Amino acid sequence: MIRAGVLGATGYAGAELVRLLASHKDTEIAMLASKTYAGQKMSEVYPSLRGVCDVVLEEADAETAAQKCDVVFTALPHGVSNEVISALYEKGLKVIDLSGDFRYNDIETYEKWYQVKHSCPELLKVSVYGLCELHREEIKKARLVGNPGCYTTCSILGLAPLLKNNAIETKNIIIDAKSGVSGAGRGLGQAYHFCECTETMKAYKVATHRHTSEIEQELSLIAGEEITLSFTPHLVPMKRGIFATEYANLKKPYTKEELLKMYHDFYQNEKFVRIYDNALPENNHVTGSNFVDIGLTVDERLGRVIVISNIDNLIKGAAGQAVQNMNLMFGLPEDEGLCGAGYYL
Ligand SMILES: NC(=O)C1=CN([C@@H]2O[C@H](COP(=O)(O)OP(=O)(O)OC[C@H]3O[C@@H](n4cnc5c(N)ncnc54)[C@H](OP(=O)(O)O)[C@@H]3O)[C@@H](O)[C@H]2O)C=CC1
Ligand SMILES: CC(=O)N[C@@H](CCC(=O)OP(=O)(O)O)C(=O)O
Repeated sequence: MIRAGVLGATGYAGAELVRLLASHKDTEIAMLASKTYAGQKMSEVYPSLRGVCDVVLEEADAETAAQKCDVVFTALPHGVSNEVISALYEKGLKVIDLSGDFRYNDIETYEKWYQVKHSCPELLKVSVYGLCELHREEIKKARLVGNPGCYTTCSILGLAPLLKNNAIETKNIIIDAKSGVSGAGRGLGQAYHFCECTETMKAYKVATHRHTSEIEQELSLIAGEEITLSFTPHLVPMKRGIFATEYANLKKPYTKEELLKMYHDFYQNEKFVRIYDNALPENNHVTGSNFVDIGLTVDERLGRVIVISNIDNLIKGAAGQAVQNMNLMFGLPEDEGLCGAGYYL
């Protein structure tokens, strides 16, 4: 059995990890860490876990983690993660970080977009970007994985086949994306009060959101040229889900069928990517699952392709992808513990 620990277990992403790990047949939950709730059972903080995970939360340091665990998931805010991870890494543990701290190849890009100083930039050289469909072979050999963001997973997978096939112009890509409120985490904030976010929608961090740089990094690697793009995130009144609409100008007049074939070819054998040939996806189809659903339309008048991609931000956008990464790092079947459909209602 793989002994797994979670730092930040009481956050939304951490709690989803606990839920998934509790039913994973090759892991045992060896340590759950929390500052605020230390001494309480996980199931007291999240009563849905009663009888499923009654592990007592503890204030754990790297030494404790090293004694109890083979792998540690860090579901902490960015900036906090990079302070604890070097100690975990030095102890020889496998580490999967859910924050943005280990997703970048270039320290300057991270520090510019996150506006924080990285405390262990040398580890960026060994960390691997954990988007399994794109970096599978590197992840299998990695000891430190930077698990991708939710908007980024959805947007990158939505556009990757078009760039790989050189089918779209690279100077004017637009990504319009919506997130459920759980994307902002469990901490309190005025913008996330019920009255502030129900029955309304708002764009935020327009032209400045940090995920822009993460999407650009990965799409540039696929395209083989530097890509800059527009990314506009919105908060919408759902509990969970990312709905991304990607717009790009076609280099020549492709049909929808030709473009769909690129997607089927690019994602052949990918268990968690579902391509829609005759419809468009919607959030209800992926909620609670590790799937990425993708559909597209060609606007012949404008010579433009419009792609719709959907994920559950807490599963494929966070905890599910982290478990997928763990499976790869430990040589387990990639879909272990992640096979189920989500819940439609
Ligand atoms: N929510 C989402 O959809 C996604 C989140 N992520 C990333 O995953 C990480 C966790 O996110 P999420 O679960 O949403 O966040 P939450 O705010 O819900 O949880 C974060 C947890 O970290 C612990 N913590 C430890 N130190 C601090 C600190 N200084 N400030 C605040 N919390 C602290 C807290 O637990 P305690 O007080 O019990 O110690 C808290 O419960 C973040 O880096 C986020 O960016 C990535 C993809 C999607
Ligand atoms: C709705 C909402 O606020 N969402 C978060 C994104 C959460 C996430 O995936 O981002 P990181 O892991 O990169 O922090 C945001 O826009 O900051």
